[in-house]
Amino acid sequence: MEQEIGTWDSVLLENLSEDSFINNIHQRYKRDHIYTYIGTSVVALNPYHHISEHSLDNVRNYGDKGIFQLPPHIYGLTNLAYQSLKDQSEDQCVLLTGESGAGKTETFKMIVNFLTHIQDRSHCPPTPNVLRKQSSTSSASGLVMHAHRRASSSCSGTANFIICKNRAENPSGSVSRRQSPSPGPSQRSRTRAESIERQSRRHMREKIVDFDFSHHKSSENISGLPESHAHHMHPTKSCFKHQQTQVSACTAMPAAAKGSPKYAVPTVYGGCRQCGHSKCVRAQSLEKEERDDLRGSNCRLSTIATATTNPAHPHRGSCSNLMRQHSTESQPERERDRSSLMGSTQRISLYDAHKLSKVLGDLPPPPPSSVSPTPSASSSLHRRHKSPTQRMRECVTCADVFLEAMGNACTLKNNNSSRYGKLFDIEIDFKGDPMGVHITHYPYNGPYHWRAKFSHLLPITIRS
Ligand SMILES: Nc1ncnc2c1ncn2[C@@H]1O[C@H](COP(=O)(O)OP(=O)(O)OP(=O)(O)O)[C@@H](O)[C@H]1O
Repeated sequence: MEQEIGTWDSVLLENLSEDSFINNIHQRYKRDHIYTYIGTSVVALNPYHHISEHSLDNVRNYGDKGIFQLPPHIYGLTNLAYQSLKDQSEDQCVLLTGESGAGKTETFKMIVNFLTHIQDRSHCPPTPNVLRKQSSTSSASGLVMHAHRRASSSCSGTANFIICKNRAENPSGSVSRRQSPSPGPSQRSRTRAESIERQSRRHMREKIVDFDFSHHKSSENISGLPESHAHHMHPTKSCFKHQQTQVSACTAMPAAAKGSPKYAVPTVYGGCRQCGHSKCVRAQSLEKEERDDLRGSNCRLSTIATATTNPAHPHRGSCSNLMRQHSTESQPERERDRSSLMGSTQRISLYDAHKLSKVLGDLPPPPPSSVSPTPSASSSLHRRHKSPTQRMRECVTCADVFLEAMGNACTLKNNNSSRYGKLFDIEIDFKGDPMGVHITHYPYNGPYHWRAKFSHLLPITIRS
């Protein structure tokens, strides 16, 4: 338990002024207390070193208590959102904002970690309190939570945006609909849940496109770009990593990697203007469209070339069931989606994987072998026989880390700067366990760029 250093909640400061506010945060920061509340907002400072506050025990502690019962922490705020989601069945919104390197991504990971492990009681004995909690939640049969994250990779300031939505599905909804002729609140919520389900089914029909690792590492310094070049860049004429509308996997080696400057100066038809990919398929197709547009043709954004689609190959590596998906919707539908989702068609879904896990989980365990397995074999056996929920927790937790590995950039302020924003839809079942995550990418210069100018602190607010 933290000693009382400064004031936990800035609202309680005597003589509240900018000076006293900063002084209070500073006092706390010097003792490694990086979080301070302002009511139900959290100011988080980057400690620039490891703080051992992110353990599962901490998740449980904060999950069991009210927000103001324990020292300020991002878990306290997340628990407030989680509990509101469950108890009030109301959409929640969390905004993370701050300049590049402020710690939004780290904070976001902690939020995801909390949400995926809050119900993980596998290591502690079930207490009556826990049982009561679970039985009370089981009355709400379905809980869908969408966590929307917005991040930008600009050095001057960025913002992460999280919206938590909760949709409760009533299993007896069909019965009640037959009984009541007029649509009641339960029927409305059921209709909403059905529409969500339809939407997720539609996403599940999407083609699976393998990840492209040809751009795995990037080291370009965004702030080092001359202003003129930055403006000169076509906002959409980019390759895989720099492009919000995801296309086929580029298999060509980047031209920039062969000794040329990291940011290739754009040429007339020189492929991607950000990475210098001479054979970037997307860049080439955009070049063609640009030329067609110039000719006054009616050529619209054409069907994007699809990469290797291998639905029968859903598992790969440690994050095997993390799949990039490419929309196969009809053109008008895609255009509509594109405008509503700020041009993004990058989607990663774990729903199929979860279904598969369920099927595998339902299979009977293998017959016991007479030969005792070696330690390594037993550990791999243990891994293989994790419960589907446990595997899903791991997948959801590492989803963002996995994306970072291929999408982030090295900038002056942050050597692991998020290149674009992501929309996280985390679906949670009635017990509070994660069922899957749906991730969509956003360009940082989209309509929500104004959010970057919110603040230079890192407030995280909950709207209810
Ligand atoms: N709570 C924390 N505990 C420990 N280290 C942290 C914490 N927050 C941030 N850091 C450190 O600061 C670095 C930058 O943080 P992070 O990548 O989260 O910034 P960001 O706000 O997401 O930046 P950008 O907008 O450029 O993506 C991290 O790599 C990590 O080393």
